[in-house]
Amino acid sequence: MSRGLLIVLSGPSGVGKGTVCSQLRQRQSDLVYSVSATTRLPRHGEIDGINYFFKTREQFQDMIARDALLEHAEYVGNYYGTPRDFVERTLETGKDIILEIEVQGALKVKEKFAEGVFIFLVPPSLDELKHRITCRGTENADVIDHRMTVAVEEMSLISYYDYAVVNDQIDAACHRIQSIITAEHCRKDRFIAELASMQEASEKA
Ligand SMILES: Nc1nc2c(ncn2[C@@H]2O[C@H](COP(=O)(O)OP(=O)(O)O)[C@@H](O)[C@H]2O)c(=O)[nH]1
Ligand SMILES: Nc1ncnc2c1ncn2[C@@H]1O[C@H](COP(=O)(O)OP(=O)(O)O)[C@@H](O)[C@H]1O
Repeated sequence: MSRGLLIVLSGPSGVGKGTVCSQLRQRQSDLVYSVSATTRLPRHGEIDGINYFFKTREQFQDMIARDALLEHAEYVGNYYGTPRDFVERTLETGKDIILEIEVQGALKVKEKFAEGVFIFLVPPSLDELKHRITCRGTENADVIDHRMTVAVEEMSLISYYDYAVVNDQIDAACHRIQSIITAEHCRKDRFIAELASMQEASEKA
């Protein structure tokens, strides 16, 4: 059985990563979502273990010390990190997993998983980005300003990604990402790796 695809989705705050991810999961029930750990406080309606594993700074530092995180980064005053075991176990069972993470973390994942699929979700414009994050109503004006500054920095790192997907319409953006996933499953190098293990198995038999 071939390993699943590790898919990384990044993009500035408010571009629609969460919205697109939840749509993708509804369309593709076999796509596994990696739940991150964070020291950020839960937003209204967010559930521990579903949206994030909400941690104190001490608990987060302990996860780092135990090497329990595949990557971690500080973003606008809080820590965020990807629990390692869950990602590795999911890939071994042949399932695809999606990590919704910011750029510093994505670059660290790329060092460990060069074969990962790195997708950057792009806003139609910076004005629309600010409109979306403001309308979401989850951050105060100072945090929004800080996130907008970070957004411009993040977008300058787009060249490290394999794909740039504009989130103009949710349906269209999901469709583009599903097409990317389908195409990545058809890459010849994945087939060649599988062929090698099939040959090995037949030689042993
Ligand atoms: N490096 C890293 N970034 C993460 C992780 N989980 C979430 N993030 C990113 O942290 C940033 C802030 O997330 P959040 O506070 O939920 O804000 P939102 O993206 O605007 O909903 C976003 O860019 C997330 O993609 C993680 O495990 N590792
Ligand atoms: N294509 C889109 N068109 C209009 N609004 C969108 C679109 N995608 C997401 N949104 C809205 O933008 C806001 C931010 O989306 P969210 O998924 O929370 O972004 P992120 O996870 O990237 O911070 C939400 O209110 C969401 O409903």
